[in-house]
Amino acid sequence: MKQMSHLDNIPSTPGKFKMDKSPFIHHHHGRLRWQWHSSLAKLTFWSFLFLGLIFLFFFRSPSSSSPLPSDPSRRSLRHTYSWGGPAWEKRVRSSARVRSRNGISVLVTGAAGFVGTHVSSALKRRGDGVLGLDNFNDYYDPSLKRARQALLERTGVFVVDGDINDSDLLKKLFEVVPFTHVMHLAAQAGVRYAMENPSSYVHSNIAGLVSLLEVCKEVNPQPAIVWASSSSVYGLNSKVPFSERDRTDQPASLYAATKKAGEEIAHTYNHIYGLSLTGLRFFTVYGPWGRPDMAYFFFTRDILKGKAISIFEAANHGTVARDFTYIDDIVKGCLAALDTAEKSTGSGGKKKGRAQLRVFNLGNTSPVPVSDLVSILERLLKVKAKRNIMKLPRNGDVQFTHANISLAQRELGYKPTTDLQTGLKKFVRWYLSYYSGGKKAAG
Ligand SMILES: O=C(O)[C@H]1O[C@H](OP(=O)(O)OP(=O)(O)OC[C@H]2O[C@@H](n3ccc(=O)[nH]c3=O)[C@H](O)[C@@H]2O)[C@H](O)[C@@H](O)[C@H]1O
Repeated sequence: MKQMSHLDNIPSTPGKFKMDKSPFIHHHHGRLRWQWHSSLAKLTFWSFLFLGLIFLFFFRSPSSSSPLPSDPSRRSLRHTYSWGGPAWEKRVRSSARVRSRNGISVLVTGAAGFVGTHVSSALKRRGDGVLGLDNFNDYYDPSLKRARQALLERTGVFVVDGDINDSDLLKKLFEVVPFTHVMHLAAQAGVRYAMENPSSYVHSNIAGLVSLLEVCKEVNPQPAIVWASSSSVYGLNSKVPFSERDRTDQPASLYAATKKAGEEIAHTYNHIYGLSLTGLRFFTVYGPWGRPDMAYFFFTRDILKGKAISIFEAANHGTVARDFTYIDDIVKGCLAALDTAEKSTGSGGKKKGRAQLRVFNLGNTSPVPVSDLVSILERLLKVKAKRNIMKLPRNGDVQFTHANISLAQRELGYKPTTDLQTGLKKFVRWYLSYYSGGKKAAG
């Protein structure tokens, strides 16, 4: 059993307890001997007693469940992960077992996240082997992540409690299962939150990505990797629709900058180690089981509560719009990216030949003004919104996004079919059912 813990809400891996290393104990006893004991026999006696107590402490601590502190106010300060052991390995193996002919085995990071949950269950349903990994951090309500986890458990997907920065854990997972693919969706999301907690973006989107790629390049066989980039990499570009060939060197938020950095890091690992890498630039994904930090989600909550919502507007009453993309369309794009991913070419940290490196826009190709989004929600919820029109704050938001998807269409057969009205209807149905106490029944 190994444990890792971290402080505050940055998903981290600083403290590890290892039973086999005990420099502190030796040092401590050296001091004891010097201060209090002259006889060797006494020292040996006390040493054994001390070591005995330490061993007793470790062996008695629970090995299967992560002991979350019972006081909820402490929950955000401390999160203990626990993994390892034969029973745990058996669950990992069974979850990742491929059940269809030509199926793939996929490690999905961020599996208890919005997109992660949908992709994991879609893969499982078609007979692929799927293992989830998630650190269940409290960037937004972890109980929603736990509910998604419960949903996945019911479809046979095990979500391991752990962090992508824990390379011992990643190595262990690859030891237990030789994954053919990694769907890397673990990230610190959210454009505006980057000003509040910049280091969490560096930690998850940069350090976490590198930690994952370091393990992927080393294992044999190397997996093919598909991962989530973002429409925000287009930054301040004004030429629309955004095409993959357009410049992406003027990000408007640290979030966008870390996703852009991820694309460059992907290039490096592809170039040096022959890893097959596909980045997907998601355009404002929405739908059932979505993220509560996103506007469509908290607008719904606030409209129902009768609370005023802020609707951003650009200079000179300019429209702010997004190319909102429905989750089912995104899932199809993710699966197609996995299915068309070529094998990595390296092994044991050495490149053997050129490997595939791709980037695709996954959008809806029809931007909708945020004020129209609100009107649709008003109709669906049958409640009038209290609209507070505000100037677009300078905290990372761009005025509009619009995807050119012809590359994904050609290479992945990607073709979004859900308009905002239809997709929001499904979201609202889920929202009402989930938050009306029928949390377990919500599908
Ligand atoms: O495509 C992406 O890669 C990103 O998509 C998403 O970012 P955004 O497109 O900014 O979504 P979201 O916050 O829902 O704001 C939607 C609209 O509401 C406007 N907005 C927002 C808040 C508010 O109070 N008022 C308002 O008008 C706001 O100006 C915007 O026009 C993901 O969150 C992000 O993680 C990333 O994946």
